[in-house]
Amino acid sequence: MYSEPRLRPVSLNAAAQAACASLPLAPALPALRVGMIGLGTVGMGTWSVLQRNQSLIAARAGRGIELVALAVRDRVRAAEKLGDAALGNVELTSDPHYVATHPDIDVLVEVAGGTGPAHDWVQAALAAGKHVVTANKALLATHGEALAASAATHGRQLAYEAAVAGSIPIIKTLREALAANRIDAVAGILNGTSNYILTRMRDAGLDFEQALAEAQALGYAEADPTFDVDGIDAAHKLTLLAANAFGVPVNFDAVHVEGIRDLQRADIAAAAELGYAVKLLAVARRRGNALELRVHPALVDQRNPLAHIHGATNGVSVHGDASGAAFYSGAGAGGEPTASAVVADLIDLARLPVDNVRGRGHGVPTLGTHVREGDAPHVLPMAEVVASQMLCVACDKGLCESGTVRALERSGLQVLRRKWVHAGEQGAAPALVLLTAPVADAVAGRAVQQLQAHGGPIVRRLRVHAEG
Ligand SMILES: NC(=O)c1ccc[n+]([C@@H]2O[C@H](COP(=O)([O-])OP(=O)(O)OC[C@H]3O[C@@H](n4cnc5c(N)ncnc54)[C@H](O)[C@@H]3O)[C@@H](O)[C@H]2O)c1
Ligand SMILES: N[C@@H](CCO)C(=O)O
Repeated sequence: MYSEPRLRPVSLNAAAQAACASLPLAPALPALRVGMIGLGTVGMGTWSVLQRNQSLIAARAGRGIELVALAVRDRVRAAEKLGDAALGNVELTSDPHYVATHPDIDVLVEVAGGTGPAHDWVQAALAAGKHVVTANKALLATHGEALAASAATHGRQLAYEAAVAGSIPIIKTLREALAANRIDAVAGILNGTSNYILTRMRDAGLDFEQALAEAQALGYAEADPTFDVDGIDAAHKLTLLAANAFGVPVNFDAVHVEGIRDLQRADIAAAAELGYAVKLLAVARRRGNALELRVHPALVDQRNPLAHIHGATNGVSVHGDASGAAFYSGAGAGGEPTASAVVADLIDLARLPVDNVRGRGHGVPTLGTHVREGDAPHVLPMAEVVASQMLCVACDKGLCESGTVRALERSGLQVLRRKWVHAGEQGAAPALVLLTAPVADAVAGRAVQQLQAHGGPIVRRLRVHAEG
């Protein structure tokens, strides 16, 4: 339950106080009091948005939103960064647990990251009766079920719009706007860093490491960027989308995960020759009673809007049985785009009735459903996922074409298109690029292995994304 109205002055600026005073419906509501852990890219973005838009946020929330306590690693540096005047009454500490359980806060904002201490802080905050807003998808993908249960037990909200697709309100869209639908498929570019890298490799000819360094400098990458480039971050996000779209438990281990580390500029160029963009795609899709749950590089047809998502932008397509197809895009990473979602969650919390009854069990469920269906779809093994394949075969023009195609066909692949493409570095030999009919992943993998065996040509394989 929110605490009773307080008489102590809040450190809202004059405009915010005026906005609150002129609210006809909620003139006497106390400010929503916030404790925050972390003042990095997202923490700083949240600070800036709360400061800059204070009065319009108060007007929309129906009351002020006041930062009361802030945990940082280095208090002196933080005080210098924020300035004494702006800090006002905000209590600066290096003790996150103190902030999580601070008696004067209603909400904990966790934007420090990680899955160890952050788990303890969030649990402690919920147990102490605080709502929690977090951008931490790694935490939720690993402990989401337990944390959601804890939030329900304590009658508190665990809000995480910022954890998936940056500024795009995709959690709210699936959980609320599309709640009437049976969702058939969700496919998205969910990692800004890897999409930025792919874009810079293609457009500026940067190599992988240069493009990654740029993404890090721009504040897009995770503290451990292997999470970005190895598909792990996108898989964390996909688990949250799948829970909300399909009512399945959050289960990171069930996702098939591949990243972009091994992609070559030649793959991107070969795909372009066939009319495709290469994207790191996260897909959750019904197949009968099963669910595909996978993250891997994929060829996306140029007619699909996902092919035109560049830089750190994210895009998500959703197909619902009633809504039909919808597409959402926006900034997927960075301080203020992510803060936009953090602060929107705070505004939602500020709008809750002040006498919100603890543990009532109604309202918006953390993971999209109050009741899990007994027949929730099981996850389809990657080996059984069916997709067309692009194969780039490094072999001698004129010598290998028909032999390669015959060998692949003996292994169960049907070649639909073939083209010799100059896709490698300047002066490199052309590669034979083949497009196959849809085939089970295990069959495609075996066919490539057999072709490469006994000194055969090197074959690079990429799956083609099929809509629907
Ligand atoms: N950067 C983005 O674009 C983005 C977008 C969406 C979600 N996220 C998520 O938001 C969270 C924060 O990301 P970020 O990019 O701001 O990271 P960051 O590394 O820039 O900032 C994290 C901050 O938390 C602080 N911190 C860590 N442990 C602390 C402790 N024990 N006490 C006090 N301070 C502590 C660090 O010193 C750092 O300043 C992560 O969970 C990340 O996955 C980031
Ligand atoms: N590292 C993440 C941040 C946003 O979640 C990304 O690049 O998408």
